[in-house]
Amino acid sequence: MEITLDKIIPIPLKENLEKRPSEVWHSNIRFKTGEKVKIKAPSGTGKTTLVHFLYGLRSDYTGTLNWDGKALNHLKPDQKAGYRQKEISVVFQDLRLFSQLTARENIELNRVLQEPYYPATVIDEMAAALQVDHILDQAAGICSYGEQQRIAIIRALVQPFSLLIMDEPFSHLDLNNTKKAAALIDRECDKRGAGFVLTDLDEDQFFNYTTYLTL
Ligand SMILES: Nc1ncnc2c1ncn2[C@@H]1O[C@H](COP(=O)(O)OP(=O)(O)OP(=O)(O)O)[C@@H](O)[C@H]1O
Repeated sequence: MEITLDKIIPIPLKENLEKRPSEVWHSNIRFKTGEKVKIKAPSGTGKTTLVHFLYGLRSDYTGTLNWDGKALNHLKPDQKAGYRQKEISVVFQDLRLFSQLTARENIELNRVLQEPYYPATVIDEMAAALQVDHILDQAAGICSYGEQQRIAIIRALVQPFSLLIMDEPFSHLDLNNTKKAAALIDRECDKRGAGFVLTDLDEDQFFNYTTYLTL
């Protein structure tokens, strides 16, 4: 999958953005399968806004955003759903787990969206790798934020995708767990030949990024 941005500017941030340079806003850039992109930016500069644009949750921008050459604003709901089931997966900054479903049930929802990409045993394997296997049958809402963050990462990884979008996915993880989560994400992307776009506040050494952008 390829997402192209042609001079995208968020309407609510337009005035601020006119005063400072950006490697993303106002630009022509593409995010595609196989490429690992890091977007670094301080708090409040629009990382979550960008992620919501890329996943098609918001359209309050000027410019054009395409999924595989098709203007996102013109895609029908079933076409967007098809992409979200097979091509594009996401870890939201606010996670968006169902709080009353267990951690495992949250992950299962994504695993069985289509013909399952993985058998259910992979949930246990990934959860063990990220040290959340002991809370899989606990309601997501009573898991710590760091546990929920790892559940949201696993949920994103058990579905098919060729592009993974992640908004500050390690913000509540210690270094050891961040390294484990990054290694799992890297392995899953490499296995599928997929790419990712990761936003964060700071620089990091967790991946061999193909592209590094400031927002
Ligand atoms: N739906 C919206 N409508 C109007 N303004 C918005 C909307 N969502 C966010 N904003 C504003 O846009 C700016 C950027 O917000 P955003 O959440 O994208 O930043 P961020 O870089 O992800 O921040 P953080 O690192 O703190 O999560 C903020 O000033 C915010 O108030």
